[in-house]
Amino acid sequence: MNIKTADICDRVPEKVRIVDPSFLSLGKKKSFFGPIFTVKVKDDNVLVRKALETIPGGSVLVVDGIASKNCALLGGNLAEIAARRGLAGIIINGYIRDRMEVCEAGTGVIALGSIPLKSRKEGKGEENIAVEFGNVRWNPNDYVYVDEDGILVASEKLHE
Ligand SMILES: O=C([O-])CC(=O)C(=O)O
Repeated sequence: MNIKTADICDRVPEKVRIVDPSFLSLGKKKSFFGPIFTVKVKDDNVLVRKALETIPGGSVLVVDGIASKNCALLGGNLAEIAARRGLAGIIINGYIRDRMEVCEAGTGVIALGSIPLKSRKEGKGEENIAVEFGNVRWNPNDYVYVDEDGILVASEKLHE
């Protein structure tokens, strides 16, 4: 299904929250959408892996890594898990690594950029909570729509 963010904005502008356009599309899938699941972590990606291994296919994992430039929260292996499980995509307020592998995995990946250092593996952080970044609030089970024009979040499903 091809859903254009611009068309949604034209149709129901009052229902959309527009994400700051500073995020980069680093995955193979440039257009994706789905209900969101959230995690909030600081320099530790254990909960990111856990979510990628467990959330339902078709959903989008939203990671608030508080824009930390200390290390990467996702790499080629985790992107491959998301693709294999049929997740729609991953949106990270933070950095990734293995950029070429991430680009080849069949999932959507939005992030601030890349950095080669891996993260800690202690399992600290929060899951399934409201987070705020990119000028919007992201509640668990909100819907996100992503394409080449940008990212929007809504409290309800905005497509048929
Ligand atoms: O395990 C990590 O920290 C991230 C990574 O390198 C991968 O997903 O391949």
